[in-house]
Amino acid sequence: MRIPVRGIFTLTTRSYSSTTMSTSQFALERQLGLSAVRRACALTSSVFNKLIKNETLTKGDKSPVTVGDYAAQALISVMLKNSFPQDPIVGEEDAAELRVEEGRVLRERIIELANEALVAPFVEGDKPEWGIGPGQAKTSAELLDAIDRGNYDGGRTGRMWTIDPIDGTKGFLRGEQYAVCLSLLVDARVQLGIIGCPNLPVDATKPDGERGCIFVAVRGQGCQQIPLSGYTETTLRMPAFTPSSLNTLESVEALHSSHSTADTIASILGITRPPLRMDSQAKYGCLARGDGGLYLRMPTGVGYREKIWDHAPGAILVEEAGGIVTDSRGVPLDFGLGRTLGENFGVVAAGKEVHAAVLDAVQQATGTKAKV
Ligand SMILES: Nc1ncnc2c1ncn2[C@@H]1O[C@H](COP(=O)(O)O)[C@@H](OP(=O)(O)O)[C@H]1O
Ligand SMILES: [Mg+2]
Ligand SMILES: [Mg+2]
Ligand SMILES: [Mg+2]
Repeated sequence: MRIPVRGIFTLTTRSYSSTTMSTSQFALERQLGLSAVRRACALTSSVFNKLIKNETLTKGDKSPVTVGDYAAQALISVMLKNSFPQDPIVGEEDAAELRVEEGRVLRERIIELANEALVAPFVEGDKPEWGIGPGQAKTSAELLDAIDRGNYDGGRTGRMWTIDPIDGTKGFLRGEQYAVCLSLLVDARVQLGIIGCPNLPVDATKPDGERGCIFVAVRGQGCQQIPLSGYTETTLRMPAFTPSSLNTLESVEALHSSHSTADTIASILGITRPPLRMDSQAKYGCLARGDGGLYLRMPTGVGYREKIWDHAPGAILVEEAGGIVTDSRGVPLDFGLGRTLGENFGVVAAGKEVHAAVLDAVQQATGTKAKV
């Protein structure tokens, strides 16, 4: 296996003694990805504590974007480029608004934040023996270019990364759940997914206990949860649920996922517990570790096309924990169509014991069930 040795944030041969060297597939990508997501989690948490009103923009689609989203995308992109310079990136954000004169104040703040995160010593939970140390500060032009490396169009073939630097920006702004999300696709198949959730309780049964966890999955190697404060890995397996014992995980935002359709589906399935509403792909991590048992994202009827960075990392977590992920019609998610999921509408993710029953209820609720 070739180990990149290209300066800062690269994985050095020094770290791979016979005792620490991992020969698993995508081991280097997993280590670099975990480090990048941890650094971005530290960055976004500190931004939240200091965020002021004029540090948020409204994008063309009316969704919010903060200095934290831009700075975290710049940081992760720089780290990826140093170790995997040939890999293209499909990232949510682009730097167009920051390159114009009106974007100057925001731009300067983003550069400052990204550089602080780049040069910070090891962040909490980093494994020093991996050799992924602090990097050097970058110029403004380099960081804007790093953000714009996320402009890749995606597609059916080759390696590519997806970055959603803050997923659930609305939750982030409310001080609730959000996630830093990274995935690696090879020939349109997700091979690695990493989701950092700085505000998520490490144990769902202890909502007031320690917060901050990171979920990671490599195809064929299972799904693990790691606390952001350390590096003890716990392998996750979804427990078997019966339909009526499910608890639906869904978006907080009714504009993103139809709450009323989800209510109808829940009553068809005999679910009595109220839905667990949570922003971001933290929902996929929760599902993988057995909280709830069902993630429903029912289309709101406006023809919204889901973005690949909003689902690729989450989908592999659930699959590696033993679950099934499809769109709301039961069609597998296709990550090879470009930046969006194209004709995949909505998401149904659940354990293999209940997924078929849930799809049946979805079809009844939406009137799409074939008459026999
Ligand atoms: N009309 C819509 N329908 C479905 N998803 C939408 C949407 N508008 C925005 N989104 C996506 O919903 C994501 C948040 O997911 P959730 O609702 O599960 O918290 C947003 O990610 P960002 O916050 O990264 O922009 C955004 O990409
Ligand atoms: Mg957004
Ligand atoms: Mg998102
Ligand atoms: Mg986002």
